[in-house]
Amino acid sequence: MPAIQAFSTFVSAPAAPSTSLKRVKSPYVLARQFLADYARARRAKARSVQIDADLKRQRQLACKILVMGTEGSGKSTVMRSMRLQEPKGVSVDERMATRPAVLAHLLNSARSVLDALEQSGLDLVDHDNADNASFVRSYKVDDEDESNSDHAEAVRAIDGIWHDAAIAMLLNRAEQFHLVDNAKYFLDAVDRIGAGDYVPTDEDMLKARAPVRSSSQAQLTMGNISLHLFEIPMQNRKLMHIFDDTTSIVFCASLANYDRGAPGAGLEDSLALFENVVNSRWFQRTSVLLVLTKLQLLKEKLPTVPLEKYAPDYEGGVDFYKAAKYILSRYKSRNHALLSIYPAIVEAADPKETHFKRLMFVTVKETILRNALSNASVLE
Ligand SMILES: Nc1nc2c(ncn2[C@@H]2O[C@H](COP(=O)(O)OP(=O)(O)OP(=O)(O)O)[C@@H](O)[C@H]2O)c(=O)[nH]1
Ligand SMILES: [Mg+2]
Repeated sequence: MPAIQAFSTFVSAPAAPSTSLKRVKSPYVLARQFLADYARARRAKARSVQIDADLKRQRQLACKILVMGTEGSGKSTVMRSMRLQEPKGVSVDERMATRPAVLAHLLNSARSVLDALEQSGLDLVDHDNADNASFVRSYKVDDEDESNSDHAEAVRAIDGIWHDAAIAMLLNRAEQFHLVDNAKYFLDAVDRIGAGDYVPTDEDMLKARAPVRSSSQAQLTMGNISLHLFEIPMQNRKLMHIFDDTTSIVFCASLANYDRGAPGAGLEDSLALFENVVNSRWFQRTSVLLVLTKLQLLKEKLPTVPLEKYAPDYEGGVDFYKAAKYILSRYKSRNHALLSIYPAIVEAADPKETHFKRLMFVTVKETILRNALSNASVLE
């Protein structure tokens, strides 16, 4: 109630019958006294609201999660997937902001096709495609530009290349070259992406490579647990000790990088980083959710790129389940500090994949419980 209204209620209330001959206070004194009481009551109310909010916040348990892994292992994808599963989802503005990343991915996919054609000694059949190829090679996508109209020519050129007769021949030789991840998905969607009113879908957002910037963050809640996720880019991993109060680590590792020799991107580099992280003295009380990503890409790759060629002790052939279990065992064998490892084999770019979000909350709850019991020396 505003002060003026409260005061008029106060002065118009029937006065209590006087039993003494006390001097009647002047209206001026009454008003001053009332305003002082009113201000005191407002301060008390504000403090009570503040205390309620503090209590509510304290009941909400906040945990810090580090998302780590080598370049391209799926860190941003996993975080984005969790954001998409939040009840309020992502805004249209946020979707539109990923348009440049989708276009850049489409362009990189087309360039990797051109490289693969060159490597395989194949030429584009359609004469127009020679010009299209040089246009695609020199075209640049502005990171900040979310409009689609300026890219119409680039999209047309990519469309021409992708529908050239040489492409079918190229795809029959998949074992001889490496296209960027999800290249076929974006090239097949070239018309849809090129439309003026194009809005990225959940799947587009998960399959496009997010630009490598400074650490990205996400916040998730489930019940009374609130998780704050930080993506640690490879180049910043020396800073990981700053996060020594971390509850859990989400370590992302690609299942489909066993044939990659490029520094920082292959299986051996990922295993080395994992070993470094799980045996680090900074994370002795931390649990690890080991998210093995790109299950679909592993399935597609196994028949043409045998795992045995890169891992002579593997005996599971083209059975992708055996291959995933074998790769998981390679990671587990590096856990000398015997941290609790919770594995998840996932297709992180599938919008229906909800497995690892639930697993992450289970991991965090168990870790909090275990650490509390260990603090109380029950588990010593
Ligand atoms: N099909 C498929 N693609 C995936 C999966 N996980 C990641 N990708 C794709 O792999 C590419 C790289 O994934 P990112 O999430 O950007 O990798 P990152 O670990 O954040 O990489 P940096 O930030 O460069 O260190 C993107 O195009 C993703 O869409 C998956 O499980 N399946
Ligand atoms: Mg990233």
